[in-house]
Amino acid sequence: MIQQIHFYDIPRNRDEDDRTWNPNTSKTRLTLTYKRLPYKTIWVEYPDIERVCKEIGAEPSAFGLLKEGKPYYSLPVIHDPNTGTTISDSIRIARYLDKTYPDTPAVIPAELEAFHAVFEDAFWDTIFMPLFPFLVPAACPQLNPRSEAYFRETREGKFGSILGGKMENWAPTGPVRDDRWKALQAGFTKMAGWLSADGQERPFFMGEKLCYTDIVVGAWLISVKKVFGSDHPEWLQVEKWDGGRWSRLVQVVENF
Ligand SMILES: N[C@@H](CCC(=O)N[C@@H](CS)C(=O)NCC(=O)O)C(=O)O
Repeated sequence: MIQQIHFYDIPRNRDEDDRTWNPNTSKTRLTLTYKRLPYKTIWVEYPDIERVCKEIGAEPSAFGLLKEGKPYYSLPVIHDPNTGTTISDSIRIARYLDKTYPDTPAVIPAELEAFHAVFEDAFWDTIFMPLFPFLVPAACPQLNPRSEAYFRETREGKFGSILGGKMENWAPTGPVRDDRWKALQAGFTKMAGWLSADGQERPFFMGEKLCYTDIVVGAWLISVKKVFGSDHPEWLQVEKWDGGRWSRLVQVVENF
């Protein structure tokens, strides 16, 4: 029998059943759920991530937001007691789980390796950056106090100068927010175009079959839905964008 995999995640300040919110760790949570692998969550506050990673032998992230020359320790990380392995980076975790548990549905078939690498790059400019000024200021007050202070300091330190100083100014109600919101919608519509590049509608990047890329997009959408709230007017707009395709994807990943 497979023992529970240890999954390291960052909580928000809610009850146990409503603590998940983070888009990056959600990629791994969804991968584990999709594969029906048993896991238990270990909650780690932001200022403790580096220490915890070092304690469990997790490598610094191969890529990420705040790297810039020094090792960047980030979550998600898993420790698999079945093999004694500790892995960081959601995409490397997905590869590891495909390889270690071949009876579970593969999320990164070998022939899609290059595609996934290209997608990670394209996603950054198309969705991640336009979403950042909305998601970060909304998420920050939902964190526990130590994480909230760390999150504000690091995110404003890195992005404040390009986005408008304090995070409350990144997408203030009014024309700035409207313009940035339009840019985000345009990003999603561009991505919808990738999914019907030949004029044919397909639910997933591989067509009828889901892969890790759909999990990535689903994880970010779920994060927006949770952080904004499912009845928030802007989330309700996202649900309607591109013929409702993002709302359909959320339903799929929520029902894994
Ligand atoms: N490439 C990584 C990125 C992970 C990442 O950036 N995680 C953030 C969570 S939002 C983190 O742990 N940041 C640590 C920090 O801010 O110190 C992945 O997808 O696994």
